[in-house]
Amino acid sequence: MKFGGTNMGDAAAIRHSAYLSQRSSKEGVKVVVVVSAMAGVTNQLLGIAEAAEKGDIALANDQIAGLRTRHFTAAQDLGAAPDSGVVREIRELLETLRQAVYGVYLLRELTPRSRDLIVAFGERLSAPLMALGLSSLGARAHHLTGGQAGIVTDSHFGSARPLSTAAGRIRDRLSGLLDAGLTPVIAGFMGETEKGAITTLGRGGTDFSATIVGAALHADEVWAWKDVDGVMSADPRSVMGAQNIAQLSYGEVMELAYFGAKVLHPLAVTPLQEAGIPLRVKSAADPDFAGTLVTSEAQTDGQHPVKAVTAIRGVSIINVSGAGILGVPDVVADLFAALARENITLLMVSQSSSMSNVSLVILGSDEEHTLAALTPPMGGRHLQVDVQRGVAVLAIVGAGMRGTKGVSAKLFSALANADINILMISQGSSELNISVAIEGADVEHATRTVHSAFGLDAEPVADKPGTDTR
Ligand SMILES: Nc1ncnc2c1ncn2[C@@H]1O[C@H](COP(=O)(O)OP(=O)(O)O)[C@@H](O)[C@H]1O
Ligand SMILES: N[C@@H](CC(=O)OP(=O)(O)O)C(=O)O
Repeated sequence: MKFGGTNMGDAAAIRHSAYLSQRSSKEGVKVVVVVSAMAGVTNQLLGIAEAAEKGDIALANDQIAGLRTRHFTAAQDLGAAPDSGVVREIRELLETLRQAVYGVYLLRELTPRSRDLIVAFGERLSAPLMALGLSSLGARAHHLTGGQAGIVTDSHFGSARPLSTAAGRIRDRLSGLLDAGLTPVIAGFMGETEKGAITTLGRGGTDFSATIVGAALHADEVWAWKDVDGVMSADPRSVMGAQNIAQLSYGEVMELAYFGAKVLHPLAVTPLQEAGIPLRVKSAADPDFAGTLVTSEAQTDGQHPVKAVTAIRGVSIINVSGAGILGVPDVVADLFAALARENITLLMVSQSSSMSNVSLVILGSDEEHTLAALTPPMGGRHLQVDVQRGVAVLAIVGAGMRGTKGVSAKLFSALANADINILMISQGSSELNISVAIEGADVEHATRTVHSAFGLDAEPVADKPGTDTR
């Protein structure tokens, strides 16, 4: 079971999360708990690291003091005495954090490796709190860092991936605890290299930690508890009529997450695919509601080829042009190789048929890197590179689009009728997704328009349909 930042937000939320875990334990289920940092803490830690890099150690220390108060208060509210082991551990963790931050301040250098060390403190601090919450409900819990739980990763700091040896190590580290009747509580989001350096799995990475552990243990199911009903037809913060999707395939969820549905980490389902382990996304506020079941099967009903609409904001279009690339395939090959070396995510790519122009859609945060990667000559030629900022990518997702005619026509006419200009279009041959780049200012309006054009708005009903089908 994975509990995210909202479900770890304060002592009351942690107590409720512990209750949800215990509810299953009491039914005889062996539960492994994976937790995120308390809501907002990861962003705060990033701010602390950046303040230290800029030389503002006073601001960094003030923020660390704020973290101390928040975690001590939660520990106390969960029943820890001031001289208890958990309080001592939190104090020691915060002291190590302070030293790491001071190191960044002295060097005025924040490497990806030191950033990972610093941001992972959020999860290292919340795991003992969850263990406390479980103990207060009578469970025997034991908390571990990602590395202690066996999550060994490569050294791509900031977006690390588990090594093939991780599964065996996770089983070694956790089986004994489970056999002894303990509930392991693992700090999510983080792993460790073979040499013991702390890594992180990318933002939202606790979902991924949970599925890595679930797959390693051959779990019956992995449950991700959320502050929403499940995976919905759109972000309910943007679209009032968004409704829960009862069932999705791994592929559909990956497309949704890749194209901005923040509800799950884009790689979260990948560890589950091979063994076909189901993932349930469930509401902590309404635990008897079935939520979303994610399996290998894609259900299609003929009526709704599109199941969800999603969007990524803050992206840029990079236009690479000039006579230099006309009819020279080497140039394009060099261009993609340069981007791959920099680990840049390409959200959309399009090449004009004359081969004189390549357009790339990238995250705004990758812009600096991308421009630097494209500066040296490609295939011996200098390229002209222009940037269009403030763009958004809107995607429609659903396995039912495959072989269904008229889906793109409906998308384009809905956008045209709403007076929204399309900057770029892409549809993969898997036909699970069609994406368009539009002006960022249009994204809210476009999402609502497209959601309603595909008949995804929920009927306004008082009670939610469906009950737990476990
Ligand atoms: N299609 C979607 N379905 C459900 N939630 C979505 C979707 N798109 C975006 N979200 C957002 O994702 C949030 C839940 O994800 P997140 O905050 O990462 O959860 P947690 O921290 O609990 O793991 C919701 O509050 C919601 O606003
Ligand atoms: N705390 C990390 C990892 C995570 O998964 O968080 P959450 O479950 O709150 O999205 C982050 O903010 O990215």
